[in-house]
Amino acid sequence: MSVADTAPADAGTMVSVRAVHKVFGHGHEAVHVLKGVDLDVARGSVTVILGPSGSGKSTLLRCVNELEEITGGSVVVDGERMGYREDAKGVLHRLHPKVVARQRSRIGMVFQRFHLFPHMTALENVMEAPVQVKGLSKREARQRAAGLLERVGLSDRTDHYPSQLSGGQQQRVAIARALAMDPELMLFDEPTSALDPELVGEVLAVMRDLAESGMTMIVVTHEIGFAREVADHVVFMDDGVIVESGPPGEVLDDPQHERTKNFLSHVL
Ligand SMILES: Nc1ncnc2c1ncn2[C@@H]1O[C@H](COP(=O)(O)OP(=O)(O)OP(=O)(O)O)[C@@H](O)[C@H]1O
Repeated sequence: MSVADTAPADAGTMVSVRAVHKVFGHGHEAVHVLKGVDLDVARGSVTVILGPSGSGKSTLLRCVNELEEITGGSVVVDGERMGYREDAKGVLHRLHPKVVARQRSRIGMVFQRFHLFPHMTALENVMEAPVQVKGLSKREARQRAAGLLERVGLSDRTDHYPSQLSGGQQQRVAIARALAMDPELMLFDEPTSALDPELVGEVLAVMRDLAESGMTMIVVTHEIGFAREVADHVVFMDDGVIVESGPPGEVLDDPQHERTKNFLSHVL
């Protein structure tokens, strides 16, 4: 393994995205979605990604955790290159799916739609991956799941099935389920977009607590208030590139690019 595969360039950096390209399809059908994205995320920080529909935000998150294979560039998470190994001659080799699965298990992801198992209770949903993937005993997993459901304010709902829970409660179960794998990094893809407006706050509150506990987070959201209060870093994406990034006070209150100004004038 070369140095580039393993050595943390900077111990304070959790995610390092370099010149990432993503093309879907081939030939005339090819869609170039990410066009050279660079992004650094510091350990323990919160990065909010804003941008119009179709700008590539979801694709970027999916490339960070290897749900999508990148077409070019590199993604390094906690000092480890995702998906590939570079040999001594600089040639890249795809890692074995088992290794990729292990890499992915360090990253929790929360989607717009919660995808809970409908036939399992909240507790069973949160226990599932630690038992199946991490090999925890049911007793340990149950204890961990109960603790996490308490953390997201659902101790009184552990035996409820998803259909008996509100959208906000289901999303909080989904967050607990992601946390059950003990991730080093959490990715959120529009976690409140599918919720009734009155349920958005309870999910954002859980995310704020998580940020305060020191979790490294990348959040795609249109919740500007959350970005302003919780983000350390705000990134504005458009047409597959990062147009502008910086602290929320700069990007949200004093954007430098026309495209950012235009976007914000529609969402603020
Ligand atoms: N599997 C795929 N095959 C082909 N094109 C895709 C695929 N996934 C995404 N795209 C295209 O990539 C572009 C960016 O999509 P993406 O979902 O990343 O954008 P987004 O900024 O997250 O948008 P939204 O806010 O609407 O979710 C879109 O034009 C989309 O159609």
